[in-house]
Amino acid sequence: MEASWLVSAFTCLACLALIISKIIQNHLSKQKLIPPGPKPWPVIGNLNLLGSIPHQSLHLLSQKYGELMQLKFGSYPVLVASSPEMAKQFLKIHDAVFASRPALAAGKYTSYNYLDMTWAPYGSYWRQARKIYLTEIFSSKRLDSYEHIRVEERRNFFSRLYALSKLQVNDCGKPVLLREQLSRFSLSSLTRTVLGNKYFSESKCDREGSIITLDELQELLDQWFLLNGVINIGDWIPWLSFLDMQGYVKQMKELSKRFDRFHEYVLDDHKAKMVSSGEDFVPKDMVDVLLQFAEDPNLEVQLTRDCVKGLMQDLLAGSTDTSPATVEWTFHEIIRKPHIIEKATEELDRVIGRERWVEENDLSKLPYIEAIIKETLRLHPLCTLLPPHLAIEDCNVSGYSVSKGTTVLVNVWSIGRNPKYWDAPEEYLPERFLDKKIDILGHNFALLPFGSGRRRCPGYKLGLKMVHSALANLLHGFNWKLPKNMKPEDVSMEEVYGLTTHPKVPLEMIIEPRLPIHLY
Ligand code: HEM
Repeated sequence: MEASWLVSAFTCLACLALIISKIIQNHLSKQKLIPPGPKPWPVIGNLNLLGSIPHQSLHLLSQKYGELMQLKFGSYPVLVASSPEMAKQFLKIHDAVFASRPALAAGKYTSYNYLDMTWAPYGSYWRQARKIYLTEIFSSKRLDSYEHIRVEERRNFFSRLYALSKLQVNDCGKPVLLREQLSRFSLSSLTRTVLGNKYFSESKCDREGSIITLDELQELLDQWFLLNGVINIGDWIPWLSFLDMQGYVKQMKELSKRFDRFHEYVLDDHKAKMVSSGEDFVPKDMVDVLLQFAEDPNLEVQLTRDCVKGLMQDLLAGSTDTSPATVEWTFHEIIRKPHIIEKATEELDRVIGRERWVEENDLSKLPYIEAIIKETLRLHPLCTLLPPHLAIEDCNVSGYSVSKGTTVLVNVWSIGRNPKYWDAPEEYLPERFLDKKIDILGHNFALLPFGSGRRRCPGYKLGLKMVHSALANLLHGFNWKLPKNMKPEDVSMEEVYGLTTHPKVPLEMIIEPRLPIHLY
């Protein structure tokens, strides 16, 4: 009797163990393992790889290891998403989990200890800043109220180009350096929009009323983008951070001091005007709007002086770098394909005519120009890798378990060249955007020039206005040619990687006015 009781108890236990092991097995088989990157994958190997052209190296690796790949940077797991499906998982389906940023040295030292929007962790400060940007700073009404600045600065830009074109007649002048001219135009328009005034002088000789020259301000911004895109060893191997082996932290601190001097000057000037206006103060520029919020005692998170400086720097950096680089990339492509320029100018002549410039409200009537811009943003997205996203909790992504603290890099450059989504992906063909309406604002995950979801670029409306109107007018107002000694195949398509990716070799061109002289 006792023996049979023992046998049945034993059988029951064995069955239970079998059932439990089946459940565990079942669970484990549902949890896929994230495909690892190449093995062995030494830390320094990673860092070297990313020191070259990261999005290109990661693109090659993902072709071998898959659309989601796990790497290890020092002590930290890093996931690389290289397909529209995977981008959608991180930026839409699990957006709230991955909407933070890792605490890198760049955010600490160049962005007022994460007080700008780009590096702020997901939380109440970032949410509040984002709301101010979207409802106040980038509202359509406010952007329209700055249109006169964009028009005036465009006219100045084209007059300067006209003068340069006259110098080129009889081969006396030098070819135009497009980058230099675009940067000057962009800095002039956007400092006036963001700061209300240019605050820079054209050269060291006429410094009156400014503490910085155009070239110095441009250099600060270029440095900011470069240092915000570097792979700093101390970020990934914290016990080595005190050595600052690459010297990046030292450069970040120096940059921050120089930038801060400029920000202090601009803020003091704004504060003084605010005080003297008293009750009658009406915000005129974006910094005024931020200062007005800083005075509001009911804000959930008070805006300190450092917050205002961080957000102001964001606006200046975000606006001045992106638009000119997009126009520059466009010229690198179309100057090698004259039939595209012909088609664009045919559209401009037909819709606008040769008696006036293109205005912002004409842009929706220029589908070919729009297609050219979309094609540039597909092949040359400014953020080739989106700024890193960070998991704030454990999450199951498409069957893979991703742990809290994982950094996610979305390879937008690779996604824009995915043959599953794009015919002849390596070819520059604006026509592909003519037959179909393809969204570029984050709803189509095969094309993400502005990112998507909570962290999507808040300045896209202003960015697109600047790019469209500059490109349309540059093609409308001038004929563009390469210098005599240069062939289309000599145009360099090499890249310089940073938080944004630019052409390495600036383009030099010969220009010729297309419109009647009185328009310049
Ligand atoms: C052609 C023009 C532009 C392009 C292609 C562009 C692209 C981007 C991209 C890809 C991101 C990252 C999204 C992510 O992390 O997932 C971003 C973020 C951002 N952009 Fe832009 N941008 C442009 C213009 C502008 C302008 C004009 C401004 C401001 C005046 C601006 C301000 C910002 C800011 C503040 C962020 C950080 C948002 C956050 O982290 O929450 N951008 N942009």
